[in-house]
Amino acid sequence: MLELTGLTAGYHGGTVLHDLDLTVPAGSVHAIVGHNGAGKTTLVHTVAGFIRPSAGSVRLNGEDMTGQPAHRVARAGIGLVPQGRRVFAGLTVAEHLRLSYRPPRRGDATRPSAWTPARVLELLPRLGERRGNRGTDLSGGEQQMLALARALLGSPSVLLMDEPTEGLAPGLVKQVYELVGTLADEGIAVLLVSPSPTQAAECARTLTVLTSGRPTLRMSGEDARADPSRLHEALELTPIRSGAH
Ligand SMILES: Nc1ncnc2c1ncn2[C@@H]1O[C@H](COP(=O)(O)OP(=O)(O)OP(=O)(O)O)[C@@H](O)[C@H]1O
Repeated sequence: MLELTGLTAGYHGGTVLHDLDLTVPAGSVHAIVGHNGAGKTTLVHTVAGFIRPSAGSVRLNGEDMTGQPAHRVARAGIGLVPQGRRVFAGLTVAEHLRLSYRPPRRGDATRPSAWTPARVLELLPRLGERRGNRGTDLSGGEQQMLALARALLGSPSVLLMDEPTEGLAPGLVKQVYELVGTLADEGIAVLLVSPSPTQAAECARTLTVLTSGRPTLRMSGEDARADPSRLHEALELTPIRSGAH
């Protein structure tokens, strides 16, 4: 479980993320939606330990992770699928998998089941077919799968996914959202930054709209699916009317 309390963070003394409370229980998806510049990546980077919060706390399964550096946060069980994938151009898929594999510490009962390279390839078979390809020789979708594989190989109990469908074809987008659901079913707590409120509502138990770094709406995925109008209003999305020019 991931628990954020009063989380406040920014850059160079300025504040971007304001007083955010948020809980992601194990086995669930919490989606963050918001416009460009709303502070979504700042939130993810603060939880991942790249940005030190100026106030508030980050707790992982009850353990205080506030202000811990990124490598400790990752080791403790918070995995990151970064925006833009960030795969290494010169390394093959097999090398990425080998370098990313971190068997969980023995006796760590808070983690969902362990991920090995073989198990990751079962979930993402396309990567097995491309195991000899270098990062530069992968399609956008394959790079995205590799970024996910790398994060899973740390056997995370919390997975931060920052716009994992950016630049993907619609068929692949659907596949990625289905994968997010599968990972939650495995017991992982997923914090998902999504560019699409509709798709976020499809897979999330809870959604938070972030506006200028502040949570302006929180609702269940179920309510958002039944009546998306509140979600769209919070995002100031104009409904497309048939016949409108
Ligand atoms: N390294 C940085 N230094 C200073 N300001 C930054 C830095 N990174 C982001 N910001 C600012 O913080 C604000 C929030 O940016 P952030 O990247 O968190 O937004 P976002 O919601 O993820 O946007 P997008 O949807 O475009 O990825 C923006 O005003 C941005 O200019």
